[in-house]
Amino acid sequence: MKRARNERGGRPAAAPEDLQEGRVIAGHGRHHSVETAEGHRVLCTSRGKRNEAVVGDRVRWRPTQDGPAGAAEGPEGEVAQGVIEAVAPRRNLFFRQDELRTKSFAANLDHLLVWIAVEPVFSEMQLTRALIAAEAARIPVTLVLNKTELPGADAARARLAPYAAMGYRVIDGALKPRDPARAAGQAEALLARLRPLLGGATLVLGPSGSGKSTLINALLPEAEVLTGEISTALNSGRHTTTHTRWHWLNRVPGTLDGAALIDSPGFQEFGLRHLAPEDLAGFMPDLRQAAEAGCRFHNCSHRHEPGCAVRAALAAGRISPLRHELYQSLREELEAPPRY
Ligand SMILES: Nc1nc2c(ncn2[C@@H]2O[C@H](COP(=O)(O)OP(=O)(O)OP(=O)(O)O)[C@@H](O)[C@H]2O)c(=O)[nH]1
Ligand SMILES: [Zn+2]
Repeated sequence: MKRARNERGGRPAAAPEDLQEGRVIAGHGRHHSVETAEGHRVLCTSRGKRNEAVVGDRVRWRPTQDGPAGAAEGPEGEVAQGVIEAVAPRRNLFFRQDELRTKSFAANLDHLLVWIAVEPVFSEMQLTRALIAAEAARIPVTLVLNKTELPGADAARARLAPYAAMGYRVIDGALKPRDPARAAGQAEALLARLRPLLGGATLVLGPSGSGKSTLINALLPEAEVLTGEISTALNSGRHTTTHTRWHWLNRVPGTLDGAALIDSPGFQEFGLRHLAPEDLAGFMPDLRQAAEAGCRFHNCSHRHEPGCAVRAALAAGRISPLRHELYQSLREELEAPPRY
């Protein structure tokens, strides 16, 4: 009896030898696209909340069904289905958190490329939030200002000067200048400065309209772009950046490693609720450096206390007034009791 039930009643637990390795390259609600070292894609479900995978995760998965997922291929050209049984420990996890939800962007990142432009004018609050989240996750950052052929370029550069002064690498250029006669040279110059920085897994984050898709199209080997776009077109009709998506630039053959760009929406609404208010200044390099001189009180909030090294740096012009204002309003946000 017992034996008969085992044979008919569901699938036996996976034997370790059934498990295969993969990299999560996209998420679609409760499903994840997992790519194998051979480049095959599998549409996987997760086994329980504990195994919640995000883009960039290395996972162990078990095949459940061969052949196409449904009538056509899956959204990323998947040719089989499976279940994620385990998520490997992460080197880092880049995420945002507001009062209602936590949203993970991606895991196991080597680099964050913050991609902003002269137009649309970028919000320094959004920029500061993204930089703080990267510091908290210990992910190195490069700031890129695109569309510098436009008239507002000098003003935008001036707004970025404090970020360069506090140690961020800042690059500017124009990936697709309006004047086509000058386009090619300018795009190549910017790409040439970027390429040496893109050896690992790079998350590209920036406001809508800053040119992130233009960058990804300029860098991706054609075969990869076409594969993604054809299968997307077959299934939903158009390509939109509504989900985080891993694109290989240069994969080490037969492995899950190499250079990749990760495309992501969500520069807006960047909640930092996961951070403790007293840690905030430590994630802002200009404030952190100033505080190293030593405030009178060890738990100084750098707002009103006497003998504050941060406010001394502000008075001396070593911290920009806007950055100190951003710090104060973020600190208040983190100190406010949850409303829900
Ligand atoms: N003037 C100018 N326009 C550019 C430049 N680079 C890109 N663009 C244009 O900016 C517009 C927006 O570019 P996208 O690449 O779609 O921007 P995105 O950041 O992907 O936007 P979302 O998909 O909404 O997040 C397009 O019309 C591009 O052609 C540039 O260097 N100069
Ligand atoms: Zn202080």
